[in-house]
Amino acid sequence: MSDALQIKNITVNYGGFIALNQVNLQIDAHTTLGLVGESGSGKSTLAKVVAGLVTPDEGEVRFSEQVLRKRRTRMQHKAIQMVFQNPDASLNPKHTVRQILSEGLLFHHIVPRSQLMDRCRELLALVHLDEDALVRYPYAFSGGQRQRIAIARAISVEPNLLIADEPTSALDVSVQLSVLELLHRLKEKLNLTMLFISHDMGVINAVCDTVAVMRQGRIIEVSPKEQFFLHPKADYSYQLLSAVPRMPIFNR
Ligand SMILES: Nc1ncnc2c1ncn2[C@@H]1O[C@H](COP(=O)(O)OP(=O)(O)OP(=O)(O)O)[C@@H](O)[C@H]1O
Repeated sequence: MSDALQIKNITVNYGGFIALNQVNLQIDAHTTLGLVGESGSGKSTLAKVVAGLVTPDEGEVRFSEQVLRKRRTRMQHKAIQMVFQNPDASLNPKHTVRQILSEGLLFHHIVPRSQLMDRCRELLALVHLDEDALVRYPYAFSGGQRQRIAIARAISVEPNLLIADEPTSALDVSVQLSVLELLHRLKEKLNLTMLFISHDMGVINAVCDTVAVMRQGRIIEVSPKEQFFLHPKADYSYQLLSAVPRMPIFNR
């Protein structure tokens, strides 16, 4: 089964406001698609449709050749995970890191209870955190560390598709690059398909294979990364590219 994502004719109407208008997009299996566009263009809404958090008014999403219906199967929930912009909002402050990481492992029967702690330690190692993190609460970590915990939780259930919605933009500039490198390495190691949303063209250039541009709820360009940065098709893409990249580019 292929881990490709197909988004077909998706429309989302928020009480009369058309946030997504007949959106079509494909992400090839095991590649990263970067979704760019100005604020309010509909990027997060599209991510939420793929994650099953927003139900479209029209259209369908297919992953691994299956249509994702309003009520997703347990396997479909497991297959698609999301990392949000702000780890403070996505981590339960009343749960220890052990509880945060265990929840999905138990729900999806990823490991038997007897191996739970070992798996939690392995997950922490994957995101470069020490095992003493297990007994601590989210407030005891820096923003970058909290985002690493959110990433560990997302990969804990062994997803096939990872959605990262501005995963570094709420972080201090000094830790953005390391979180970005971590996401990219995990994508390679775990052979994930990835939908990556960012305003930052340097970030997009560093992690993506393909770039899609959204404007006012529509996709106006989809190009291989190299072509997008050298010869974008849409005039609007030129405007976006005139923004100076903030992120240094790491070696892929
Ligand atoms: N729940 C909602 N109800 C009504 N309107 C919404 C809702 N969520 C988003 N919108 C509107 O839909 C449009 C698209 O929002 P969305 O968050 O998808 O854009 P975005 O491209 O991700 O923006 P940003 O880059 O600022 O995160 C915006 O005009 C927003 O105000």
